[in-house]
Amino acid sequence: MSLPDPVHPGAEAVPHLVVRSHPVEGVAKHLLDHLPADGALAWVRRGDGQVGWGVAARLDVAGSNRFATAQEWWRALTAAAVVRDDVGVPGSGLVCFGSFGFTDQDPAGLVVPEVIVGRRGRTTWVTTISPASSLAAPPELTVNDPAPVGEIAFADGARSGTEWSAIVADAVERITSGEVDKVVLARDLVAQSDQPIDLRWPLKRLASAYPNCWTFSVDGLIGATPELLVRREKGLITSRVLAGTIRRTGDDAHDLALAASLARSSKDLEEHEFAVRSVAEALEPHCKSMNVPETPFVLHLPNVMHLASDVAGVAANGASALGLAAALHPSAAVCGTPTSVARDLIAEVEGMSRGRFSGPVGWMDASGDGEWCIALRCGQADPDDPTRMRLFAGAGIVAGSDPDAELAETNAKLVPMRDALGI
Ligand SMILES: C=C(O[C@H]1C=CC=C(C(=O)O)[C@@H]1O)C(=O)O
Repeated sequence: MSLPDPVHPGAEAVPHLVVRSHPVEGVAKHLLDHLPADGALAWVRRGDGQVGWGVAARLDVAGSNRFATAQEWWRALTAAAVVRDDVGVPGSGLVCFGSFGFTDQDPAGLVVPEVIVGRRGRTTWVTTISPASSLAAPPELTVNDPAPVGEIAFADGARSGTEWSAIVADAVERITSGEVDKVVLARDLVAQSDQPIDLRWPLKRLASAYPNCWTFSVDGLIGATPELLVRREKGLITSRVLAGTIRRTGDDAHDLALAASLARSSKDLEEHEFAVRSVAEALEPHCKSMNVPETPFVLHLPNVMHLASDVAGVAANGASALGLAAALHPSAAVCGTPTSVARDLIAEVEGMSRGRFSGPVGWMDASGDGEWCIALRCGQADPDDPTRMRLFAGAGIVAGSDPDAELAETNAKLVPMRDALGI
C-alpha cells in the first residue's frame, strides 16, 4: 500500500537562500575531520567530495511521487536562491544531499546544509548557505576528533542466519518454478553500543579502508558503497552496475584465482546480466548514445570482489541526476527481475523494513548534475536510541543460488560496517 502523495510545494513554500562558495586554504587532508558531532553530511571518495553540517533547508517526503516532489522542491529552491560561486567545480555552489528509502513508504528527503567544505583535486572551498534575512559569516574550520564507539555487541535483526537461509531456499524454488527470474534478499544485524555512537568514528574508518567506494552520511545513514547508480556531469551520464560477488580470502594468489572463477561463473554472470539490462533499459530513453559493455570486469574491494560494468551515455534531455536515479530505482542489483514481482516477493518474505538501505543516496547541484549511489554496505543510526544501529546486507538470488553461500556472502558484505564500528 502506498502513502498518499504530498502536495507539490510551490515556489512560495521554499526559503530564499543566499549562497556563497569561495576557495579556501587550510582544508584538512581528510574532509571528514571537519565534521561536527551532530548532523554530519558527507560524500567522499579518494579524498575528494563534500562534507556539510547545519540545515539551511530540508524536505522530508514519502509516497509514490516522492522523487517528483523532491525534484520540484529543488527546482523551486534553486530558482529562488541567489548564488555567488567563485569556485565553479562540481560540488561548489548550491548543493543538497539526499537519500531515498527502498520503498515509497520508507523515509526520504533532501537536506541543504548551512556549511559545506569541499575538495576536487587541488581545489578546496567553503560554501555558506543562509536565509537572505540573516547572512552567514564564513566558518572557522576546526579539526575534530570523534569519540571511539565503545563496546559493541552484534545481534540478529529481523531474522537469524538460519531463518534467512531458509527464505533463500524458498526463493530459489519460486525462481525454479518460473514465478520470478531474480530476487535480491536482504537481512539486518543490530549493533548495540554501551554508549552513544559518534557516527564520525565509523565514517572515518570506512573512508580510509574503502577509498574507492563512496563514503556517505545523510540523516544517520552511513556507509561506503561501491555502486554508483548514476552520475550526471556536464551532459555525460555514467553508472557502475554491480552484481555477482565472491569473498576475498586475503591471499593474493588465491584471490586472483577466485576472480577468474567469478568472471566465468554462469550463475554470477546471469545475476549480473539482469542488473545491467535493468540499468541500460532505464537509461536508454534519456541518452542519445550509450555504451553498455558486453562483458563485466572484476572489481576488487578489500572484503569482496564483484562483477562490474560501467555504463555510459550522452544525455538526450534535461533529466537531472535525481530524475535519472528515480528512473533507475530499484535496479535489479537491489530488487530483481521482473521488478514488480521481485518487489512483492521482497515485501512478502524479508520480514523487515529496509528503510533507506538499498535506496538512492547522494547529492545534486543547482544545474541538476550530481551523483546518486545505491546505499549498500551501510548502517542506519536509530533516531530514538543513539547507542543502536541497524546494519544491512543483501544478495542476488537466481536459480543457481546456494542458500548457505548467499548467507556467507551477506556476512562478507557486513564486514565493512562491522569493522568500522570496531575499536
Ligand atoms: C545487495 C547488496 O549488493 C548488491 C550489489 C552488488 C552485488 C550484489 C550481489 O552479488 O548479490 C548485490 O546485487 C548488498 O551489498 O547488500
